[in-house]
Amino acid sequence: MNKKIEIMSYSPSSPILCKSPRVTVVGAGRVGSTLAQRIAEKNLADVVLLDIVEGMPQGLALDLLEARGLELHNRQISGTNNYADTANSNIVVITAGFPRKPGMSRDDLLKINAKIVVDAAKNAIAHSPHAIFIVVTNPLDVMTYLTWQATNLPRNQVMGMAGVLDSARFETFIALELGVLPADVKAMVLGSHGDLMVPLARYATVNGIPITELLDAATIERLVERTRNGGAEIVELMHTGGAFFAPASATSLMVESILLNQSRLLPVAAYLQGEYGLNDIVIGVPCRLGCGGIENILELTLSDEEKTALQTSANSVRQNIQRAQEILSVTQ
Ligand SMILES: NC(=O)C1=CN([C@@H]2O[C@H](COP(=O)(O)OP(=O)(O)OC[C@H]3O[C@@H](n4cnc5c(N)ncnc54)[C@H](O)[C@@H]3O)[C@@H](O)[C@H]2O)C=CC1
Ligand SMILES: O=C([O-])CC(=O)C(=O)O
Repeated sequence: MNKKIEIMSYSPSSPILCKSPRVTVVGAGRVGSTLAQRIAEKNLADVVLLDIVEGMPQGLALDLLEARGLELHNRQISGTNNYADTANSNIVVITAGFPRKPGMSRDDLLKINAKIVVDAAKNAIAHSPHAIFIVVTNPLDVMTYLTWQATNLPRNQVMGMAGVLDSARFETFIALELGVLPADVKAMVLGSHGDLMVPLARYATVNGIPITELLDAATIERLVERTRNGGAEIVELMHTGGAFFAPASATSLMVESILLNQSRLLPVAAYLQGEYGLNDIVIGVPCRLGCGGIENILELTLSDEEKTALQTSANSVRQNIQRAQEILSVTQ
C-alpha cells in the first residue's frame, strides 16, 4: 500500500510556525555559553554565540548542537566571530568582557570592560536594529547605561540582568535558613549590582508569609549581608572568574519573559526618567518584561531607610557613569 503523508500547517505564509526567534549572545565565556545552553534546552530560540576568540564559539556551538538529540530540542546554535552572522536577532545579550578576581570589586572592571561593551553594542545594533538588549557584563548598571547610549534605542529595549540573580540568592539563603523549598520563597533586590544593592527584606515571603514573621532581625540582617556579598563569596571560592550557572539561569528567565510575552514582574536594571525620584541613570527596579522589553516600571512605596539606600546606591552608579564617560573619551 502506498500511503501518501500529507504535510499540514507548514507553509511560507505561516511565519509564526516557520520562523524561530533568534538570540545572540556576545561573549561565549562561562556565562555566555551556559546561557546559550539554557536558551536552547528550554526550547526558547535559536542561538548565535559570538566571541573574539577564533574557533571557540564555533566549537561550543557544535558541542551544543551534538546534544540536541539527547536533550530533545531542535534549536539551531551557531558560533561566529563576525557580527554579520548575528543579523536580525530579536534579543542580544552582552556577556563579553572580563570577570573580576578575588579582592576586586565589580567597579574595578569599569576601565577594562567599558570599551568592550560599547563596541559590542554598536556592532550588534548595526545588524539587529530592532533587537532588545540585555547586558550582563560588570559593572552591570554602568555597562547597561553605556549600551543604552551606544545603541540609541528607546529605554524599554535596553536592560541589565542583576536583580533576578541577587533576588535568587536572597531566596536561596532564606530557604536554607528555614529549611523550606526555594521555589516557595519570593524576594526582591533593588538598586545597583554591587555592595550597595538594596534587598527588600520587608517584601520577602515564604508562600505569602513575610519573613519578618519567621526570622528575627539579626538573622535577616545576616542573610541580607550574605546576599550583598553573594558574587564575591563565589569569586573568593573559585579564584578564577565568578558565578555563571545562576547568572545564566537568571538571564534566561528574562529572555523567556520577553520571548513568551509573559509580563513577569522582575527586578531589572532599567534607565530611569523620574521613577523613584531618579533621572538619567540605570539601576535595578521592578519591571514587567514582555515582548516589547520593559513594559512598565513599578514604583513601590519605600520606607525612608529603603529610599536612602536606593539613593546611596544611585549616587555610586552615577559617579561610575561619569568615570566611564571620561575613560571612553580618552580611548576613542
Ligand atoms: N550581571 C551579573 O549578575 C553578572 C555579571 N557577570 C559578568 O559577566 C562578564 C562575563 O563573565 P564570564 O562569562 O564569567 O567571563 P569569561 O571570561 O568566562 O567570558 C567572557 C568572554 O568574553 C569574551 N570577550 C572579551 N572581549 C570581547 C569582545 N570584544 N567581543 C566579544 N567577546 C569578547 C572573552 O573572549 C570571553 O570568552 C563579566 O564581566 C562578569 O563580571 C558575571 C556573572 C553575573
Ligand atoms: O560577582 C561577580 O563578579 C559576578 C557577579 O556579578 C555575580 O556573581 O553577582
